[in-house]
Amino acid sequence: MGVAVMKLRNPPVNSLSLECLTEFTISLEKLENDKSIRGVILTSECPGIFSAGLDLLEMYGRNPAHYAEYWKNVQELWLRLYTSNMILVSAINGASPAGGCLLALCCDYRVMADNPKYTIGLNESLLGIVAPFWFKDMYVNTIGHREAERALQLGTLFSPAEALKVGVVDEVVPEDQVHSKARSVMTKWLAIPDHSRQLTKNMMRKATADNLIKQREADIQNFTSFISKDSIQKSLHMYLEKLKQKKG
Ligand SMILES: CC/C=C\C/C=C\C/C=C\CC/C=C/CC(=O)SCCNC(=O)CCNC(=O)[C@H](O)C(C)(C)COP(=O)(O)OP(=O)(O)OC[C@H]1O[C@@H](n2cnc3c(N)ncnc32)[C@H](O)[C@@H]1OP(=O)(O)O
Repeated sequence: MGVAVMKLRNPPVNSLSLECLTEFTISLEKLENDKSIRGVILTSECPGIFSAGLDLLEMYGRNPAHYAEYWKNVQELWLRLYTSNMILVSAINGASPAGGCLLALCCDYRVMADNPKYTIGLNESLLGIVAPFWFKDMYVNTIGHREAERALQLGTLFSPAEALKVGVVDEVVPEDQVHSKARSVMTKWLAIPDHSRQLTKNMMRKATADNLIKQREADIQNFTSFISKDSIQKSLHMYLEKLKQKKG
């Protein structure tokens, strides 16, 4: 039926390393250019984890040129996903913090597994960093200004039930039904003529995408100088240590 399934596989936690981002972007571009493909189901092959988000090791202890290169690729993937002409449905089968949530938010419909261990949200503030304006814009577009304002400041990671209530996801289903539900949702969306759906999607998303497109270079500079600060590097160091200690 012209649907591809993209399974994220970058063990152990599907963090979006530079290599992973690049591969993701290239795969998406290939699908976009393949006229037989109308929809993509985005999911994960890592048990219990959709994606741990951006790779902290790409943002810690590197040089400014690396940060700039990394951020350019993060922007590129986001623009491709957010403005895709294809129908994107995410089958969120695990934890989905920060950049993981960002991937899901780019989709047209989000189905999440009903497992309270899995959480989703833009938790950047918990790391001592700030969600960039285009992450924020997409959050506002999805859950509204008030909910986004609160969730961004608190760095809230929502359980599936909370995520459904606030609108971060569209549907929560038993874990063993995530993929079948994503397929049935896709079937419904495929019934809509592509040209009218694509024009409508473009109308809804263009202003948000253009907001980044018109200031991509400045955004890269902002990120690079922000992430290079000693205080920010210290926060990331502490967060990475906390992740290590969690293991005991
Ligand atoms: C005014 C504003 C001005 C300027 C602003 C300009 C720009 C904005 C600046 C910055 C924005 C940058 C945006 C960043 C967005 C992000 O995505 S940041 C990443 C956020 N991710 C997280 O917080 C997730 C952290 N991880 C976890 O919570 C858990 O690992 C997870 C629940 C995913 C899985 O748990 P579990 O199965 O128990 O696994 P472990 O915790 O044991 O982890 C296994 C190993 O993986 C390493 N790891 C985990 N997450 C990441 C990651 N995101 N990147 C790299 N590595 C990760 C973890 O350390 C373990 O490693 P080890 O085995 O110990 O070596």
